[in-house]
Amino acid sequence: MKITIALAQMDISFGKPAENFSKIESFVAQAASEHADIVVFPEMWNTGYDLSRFDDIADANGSQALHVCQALAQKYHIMIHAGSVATKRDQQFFNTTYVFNEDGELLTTYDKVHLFGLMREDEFLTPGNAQDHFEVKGTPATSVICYDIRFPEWLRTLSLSGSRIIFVPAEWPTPRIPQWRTLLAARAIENQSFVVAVNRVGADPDNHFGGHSTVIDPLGNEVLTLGDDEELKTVTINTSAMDKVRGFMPVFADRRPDLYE
Ligand SMILES: NC(=O)CCC(=O)C(=O)O
Repeated sequence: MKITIALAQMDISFGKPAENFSKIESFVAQAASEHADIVVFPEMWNTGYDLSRFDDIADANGSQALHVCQALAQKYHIMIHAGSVATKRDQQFFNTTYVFNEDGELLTTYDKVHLFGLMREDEFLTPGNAQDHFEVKGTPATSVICYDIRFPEWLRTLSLSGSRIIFVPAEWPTPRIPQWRTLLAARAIENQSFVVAVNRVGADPDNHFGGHSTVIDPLGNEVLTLGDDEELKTVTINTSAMDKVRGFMPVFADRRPDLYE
């Protein structure tokens, strides 16, 4: 199955949801004009890491993100992986992914499971407890968010449930971009899956963010990697390549769960 994926590597206005919401339509429109099946956004693109102001700026029940993304998916007839947005539910804050099909129907939600203490998420956010599963043109897929990629056991669990494409929205700082590339390639190789990872660019008061959004094939090759400018780029993957890789080296069948589960 061929899937055309658009990586929306955006800069984020710190703590200014109105500015960020007004920006995303141009990315969706460009992705649709390039015939993408799905457009993917970075982590917490509505607010950035303005955590101490979440009471004022986090999206209550995700209602704005749901409304805007559903309308854009319908208008441009394109799937939207809405990266993640800062949400407020029952007086708690979450880092939440939404995925919509090309008719604007919400397919799935996912709350970031591993909170990143270095950027103070643990002080403000509540972690998620559930897996994420959906399909892109019939191919099983999953989402994790940024720091989650440092937990191979989590991505293995998701892959054992059938996922073949791993989506990774992120706000990953520039100094650790070499780790970003290595970790993403490792997760692709060990799970014999495509990895689609979208990082933001630009800066907030504490960090500069390094872009290098990428699509990696199940052998760990970077099919497309962006630089550190704000831009959208599109690439087509062929998921049948995965059957060859999985057939040649059956790492899932060769596991020894009697030793480590
Ligand atoms: N937003 C994040 O989760 C950042 C994770 C990160 O920078 C890392 O090194 O891990």
